[in-house]
Amino acid sequence: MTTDPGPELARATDLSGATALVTGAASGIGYACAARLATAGCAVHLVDLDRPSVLRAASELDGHPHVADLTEESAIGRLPTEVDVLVNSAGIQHVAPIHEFPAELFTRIQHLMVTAPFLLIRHCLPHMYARGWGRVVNMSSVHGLRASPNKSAYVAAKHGLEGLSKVTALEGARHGVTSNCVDPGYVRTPLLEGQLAAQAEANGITEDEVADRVFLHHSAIKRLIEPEEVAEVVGWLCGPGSDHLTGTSIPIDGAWTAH
Ligand SMILES: NC(=O)c1ccc[n+]([C@@H]2O[C@H](COP(=O)([O-])OP(=O)(O)OC[C@H]3O[C@@H](n4cnc5c(N)ncnc54)[C@H](O)[C@@H]3O)[C@@H](O)[C@H]2O)c1
Repeated sequence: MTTDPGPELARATDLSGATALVTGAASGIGYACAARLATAGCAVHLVDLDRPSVLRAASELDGHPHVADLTEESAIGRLPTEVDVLVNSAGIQHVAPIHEFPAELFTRIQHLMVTAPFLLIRHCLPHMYARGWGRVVNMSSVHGLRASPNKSAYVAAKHGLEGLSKVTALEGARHGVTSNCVDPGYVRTPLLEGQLAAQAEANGITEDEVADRVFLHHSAIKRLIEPEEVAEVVGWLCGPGSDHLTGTSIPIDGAWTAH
């Protein structure tokens, strides 16, 4: 069965007329994605827990700010439903061995990085299905493709997100909706800076040494990734010509996962 692409969106050379919703948009990769989609012509809704930062980001991008804790289902219910492009980027990280990992924090990480994307996808799909066009991009990680010690909650959540993204692709295909994961290695953002500081303290070495020995150890390109480099792939996944690219996971990792 073919799907009538219907809206001008499917034929557009850019994303003018489309509406995007980006979570975690106050900072890092989410902000870069919001900026990239705004440049492509989208009206952008920026969702984040951090009120001052999301207000500032929305003002910079001429977008619409939404202050929301995505671990609360009621907060998701208040977000707009008329969304053509959904980017799930909000995330947190905690590093500890399983036998010391706080159970409440494990649950919160699953909620933010698996349940919230599920609820948001469910929230936005009826509009995308009605239009016969939509794009879902889930910000996974190389840790959605492989494991690392001491990152149980993060690895479990990203693997869960990979599965959710694939099922969304299977169900969305006949409605003109694609769903993909993007899987970065280490990206220069506040989240990474927190990890750098924690690992430097835990191992008694400098942050530069952590970056060289730990974060860049697996990368054939010996520099951290910039958020804009990730956003460029997201923009391409949402742009014209990407109809058949669905159900995939795209590493942006300097050949880390090629090892
Ligand atoms: N930085 C990296 O190296 C890297 C690598 C691979 C994947 N990622 C993924 O990219 C995504 C973005 O990470 P980043 O590095 O840009 O981090 P970041 O800390 O710069 O941004 C994350 C944003 O999520 C928001 N957020 C956190 N909890 C929230 C909640 N409960 N409700 C709403 N918003 C909330 C934060 O306020 C923040 O603005 C995450 O899913 C992360 O796992 C990051």
